[in-house]
Amino acid sequence: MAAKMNPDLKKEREGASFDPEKITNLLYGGPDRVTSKRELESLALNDPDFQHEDLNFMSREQQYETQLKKSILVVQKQKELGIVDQMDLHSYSYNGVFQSMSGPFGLHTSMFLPTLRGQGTDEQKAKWLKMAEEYAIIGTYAQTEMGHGTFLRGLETTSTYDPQTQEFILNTPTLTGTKWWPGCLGKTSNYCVLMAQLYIHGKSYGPHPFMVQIRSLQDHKPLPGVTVGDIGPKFGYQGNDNGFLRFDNVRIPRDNMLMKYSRVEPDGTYVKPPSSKLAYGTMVRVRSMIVGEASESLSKAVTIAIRYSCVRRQSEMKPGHPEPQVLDYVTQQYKLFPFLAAAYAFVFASRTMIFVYFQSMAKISSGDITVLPELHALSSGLKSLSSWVMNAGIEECRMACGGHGYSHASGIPSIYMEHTPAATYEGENTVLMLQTARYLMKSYNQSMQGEKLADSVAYLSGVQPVPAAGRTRNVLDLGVLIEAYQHRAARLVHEAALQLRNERQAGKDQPDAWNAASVDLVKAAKAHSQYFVVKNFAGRLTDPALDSAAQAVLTRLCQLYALHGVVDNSGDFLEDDYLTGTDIRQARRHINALMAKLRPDAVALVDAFDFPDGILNSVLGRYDGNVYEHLLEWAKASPLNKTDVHESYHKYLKPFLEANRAKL
Ligand SMILES: CC/C=C\C/C=C\C/C=C\C/C=C\CCCCC(=O)SCCNC(=O)CCNC(=O)[C@H](O)C(C)(C)COP(=O)(O)OP(=O)(O)OC[C@H]1O[C@@H](n2cnc3c(N)ncnc32)[C@H](O)[C@@H]1OP(=O)(O)O
Ligand SMILES: Cc1cc2nc3c(=O)[nH]c(=O)nc-3n(C[C@H](O)[C@H](O)[C@H](O)COP(=O)(O)OP(=O)(O)OC[C@H]3O[C@@H](n4cnc5c(N)ncnc54)[C@H](O)[C@@H]3O)c2cc1C
Repeated sequence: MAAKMNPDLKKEREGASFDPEKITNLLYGGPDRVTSKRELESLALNDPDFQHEDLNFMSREQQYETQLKKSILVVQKQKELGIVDQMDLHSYSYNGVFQSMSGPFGLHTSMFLPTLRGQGTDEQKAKWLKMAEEYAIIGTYAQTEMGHGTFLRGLETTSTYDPQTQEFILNTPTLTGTKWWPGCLGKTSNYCVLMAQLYIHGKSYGPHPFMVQIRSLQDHKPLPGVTVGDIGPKFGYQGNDNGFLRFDNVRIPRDNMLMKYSRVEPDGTYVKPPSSKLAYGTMVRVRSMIVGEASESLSKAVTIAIRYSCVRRQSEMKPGHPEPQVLDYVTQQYKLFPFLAAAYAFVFASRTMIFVYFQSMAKISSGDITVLPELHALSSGLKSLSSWVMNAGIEECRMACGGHGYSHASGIPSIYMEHTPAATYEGENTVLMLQTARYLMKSYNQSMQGEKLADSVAYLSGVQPVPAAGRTRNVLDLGVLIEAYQHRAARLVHEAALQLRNERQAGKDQPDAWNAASVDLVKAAKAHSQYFVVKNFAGRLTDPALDSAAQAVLTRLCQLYALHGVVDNSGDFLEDDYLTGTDIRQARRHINALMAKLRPDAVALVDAFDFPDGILNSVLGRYDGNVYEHLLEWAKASPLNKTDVHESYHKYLKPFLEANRAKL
């Protein structure tokens, strides 16, 4: 018999002003896409082969083993089911089977295969790609070292060309040159794409990618000259064997250098790539994907927190009245609704980012590399902004669930532990924001020279003069809000550029001037990215997939997202002189009014994300809202509760208590 729905959640759903299915269809690209997503998720979630004890109850070794077993099964089943489309695979594997927890094949699919595809020549692809696609070999992306992650040009691992034998000799010359962090390296991979400094005839040519076998294909032991292992437990990512790797005079053939863009001829002649940054292509790809990872993780956390906030009743709002649902406290709404709005904003931003990525890659593949700087700047900025907001949002959701949020039963700690490193991996966020800032400074200078700018920064040359002080605007109008964000971004870019110039004029060299201005540079890059996200969100509101009710609720969310950003950064907007103090006060009032209007739709808005219970993996966020009975059931399954009296009682507590009693 189907379990009864919690009456509060039932009422919430009945009271919604729109049909969540309309928004689900928009989020996933239409009804057909939604149907196949649901079928694939359900197939994975109901497959007995993928059932296991809660990962939270397992040791790290058990987690690794469980995820490995599932990774192998996924590969087999994916083939049997004929799943090839990336979105389908995301539904079946990433969400359905793994509930977005990392596993030992993660780097093979997210970086090793894309690097082979993107950096290999046709011959190299013919040699390795099929083996890798068929999992005859398993690889990772080994770039970061103990001493250097950010500063790629500072990598110490060397690959020295020997023209006599036409081989590269790989070495780890120092302790800090030890490869450290690559996922799935410690125990799983037998190959890697190695980023190493290329040396030819004693000259350094910078980091290049090499295809390197590290373990025997017979017994999986490290090959001679290779030292490899797991780096130990981490904050999260327990199902992933992030590893270390060292080389001692390991020789690989010349054609193991991935040579799509740069080449080393047999005699040692180096052939330059069209751009040295093409070798960093896989990182740009993954950064673009991380915007999706961040939005999805935040969406999961707000789903849990909002559903639970409708089930949870606490305190007396009015004496003698029943305890209210905690979501009726406006302070609770103020914690959660802006992150609900942000989750939507970043889902839409991630869809655009993926589109821009593939559009740009098509141009790059046909030889037009002029789009690379804009792609790099956009993906760096959006990756950083989205993962920062995700981190803040997940933590806010945890706290909004009170004590139960701290329990693994809520599902929120796992989401946080697993996804918080997105602010660090694939380029540390501040460092990447500075890359965006670098592009903005260049663009700003180009605009000063009257040059035409790329689309995403064209506004830098077209910003209107500041309007007369004292006048107010309708800050609920999305057109006004977009303009305000644009104006703020353009001003911050302009001010950062001025600061750079002033630092230079005061006698600093360029790197010192850059460092001195870097707080403002990051601020400008963030403002630019926020402007992009607001504009992009507003642009989605007219999608024909939406009926008027769905459009109305998404418009409120978009207004809330933009207004909350204004209030949160009111200092910026006021300094800008574009919005006035009265505008900011109005913005606060509008936020309160919008939250009141959104309150009846909050559950339907998170339902529209369409995460089934098996994927949310949260007692607090259950669709049926039957939280308390399942909380007790979940706790009873904890390993400490396998027996009424734990064995440690006999070992330690009993003698201790008995000795104390004997002394009385
Ligand atoms: C719906 C979807 C949901 C879920 C999705 C599922 C999963 C999510 C996906 C994946 C997550 C899983 C696993 C991730 C595992 C993480 C793996 C890793 O971390 S791999 C290691 C990553 N390492 C880094 O990112 C290193 C960061 N450092 C750098 O990239 C660079 O060193 C630097 C900081 C950018 C600076 O480089 P460098 O010092 O060489 O360059 P300069 O600063 O001097 O700049 C020179 C010039 O080049 C431009 N430039 C730099 N990088 C790039 C680039 N990549 N592309 C294009 N251009 C680049 C730079 O802007 C300068 O330009 P100029 O101003 O001179 O014109
Ligand atoms: C879970 C996880 C998985 C990973 N997987 C992989 C993988 O598969 N393969 C791989 O190769 N690597 C991997 N990494 C490594 C990851 O890519 C690096 O940790 C990341 O790029 C950050 O580099 P770092 O550790 O050197 O940080 P650091 O650069 O040491 O950062 C420390 C601090 O210094 C600041 N800083 C550094 N440089 C600058 C600068 N120029 N300007 C201003 N501030 C600066 C940063 O902002 C930060 O606050 C992984 C890391 C994690 C946590």
